[in-house]
Amino acid sequence: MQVNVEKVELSYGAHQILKGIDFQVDKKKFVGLIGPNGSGKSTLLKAIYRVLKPDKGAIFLNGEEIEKMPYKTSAKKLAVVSQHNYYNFDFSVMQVVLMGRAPHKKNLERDNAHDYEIAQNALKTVNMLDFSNRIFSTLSGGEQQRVILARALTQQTPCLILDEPTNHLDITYQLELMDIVKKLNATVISAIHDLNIAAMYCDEIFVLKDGKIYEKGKPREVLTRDLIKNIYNVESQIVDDQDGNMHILFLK
Ligand SMILES: Nc1ncnc2c1ncn2[C@@H]1O[C@H](COP(=O)(O)OP(=O)(O)OP(=O)(O)O)[C@@H](O)[C@H]1O
Repeated sequence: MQVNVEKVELSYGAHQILKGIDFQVDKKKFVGLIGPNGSGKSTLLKAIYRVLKPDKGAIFLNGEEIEKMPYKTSAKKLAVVSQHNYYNFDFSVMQVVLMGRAPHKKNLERDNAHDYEIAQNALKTVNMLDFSNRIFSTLSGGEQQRVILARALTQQTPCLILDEPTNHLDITYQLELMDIVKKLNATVISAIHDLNIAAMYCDEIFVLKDGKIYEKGKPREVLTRDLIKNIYNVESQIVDDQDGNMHILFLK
């Protein structure tokens, strides 16, 4: 799934957040979206997953404009793992994960054995199968995050949008979640705060600043001392480990 964002502008009232965003994410590429707090990462992702409508510009999935697609069609192409997942009802973990099957079902069609099998496999993948009957709202933040990833996997889409997916996760599960997503071989666009995680997993990094894409490219090209100073006003040092992988050290 190729994703194209063209000249996207978006404001909240008089406050313009996105000031003309243009990029292309090629099929099966893992793109990390970085930028300071409040730079508009979530806003941009929400425009891609259709919670917000751009004031100007357009977003295309494989060349097809999302605004012209029924929601069910875009939900078969694109799944979302966002930061906040509240439910007003006491849904079980299995019920939450089965929601991922909704775009594949006709109105009022019941979940069948095939849907359950897909949901169980997804829960197994995120190590949450034992929690199937628990009430979602009683889970810890990290457990909920893994269930929401299972719901997205159950949706079986070629593209995943992740908004800081490793929030709430301890380091084991941060790496595990990123490994799971990487192995899907899907097109991924993920807002990421942790620059080392971004460097480890992303094919490309897009930097959002002042409502525009300030820089984009491979992690090593983008995540330089100068850029980190410009964007975050923090001194850093880039070091390579014995396997040649880059790591960013932050200096006081
Ligand atoms: N519904 C809203 N109404 C008004 N302003 C909003 C709304 N949602 C977000 N904003 C503002 O838009 C700006 C961009 O917010 P956004 O959540 O997209 O940033 P972000 O880069 O994802 O930030 P963070 O890294 O802190 O999660 C912020 O200044 C925020 O206060």
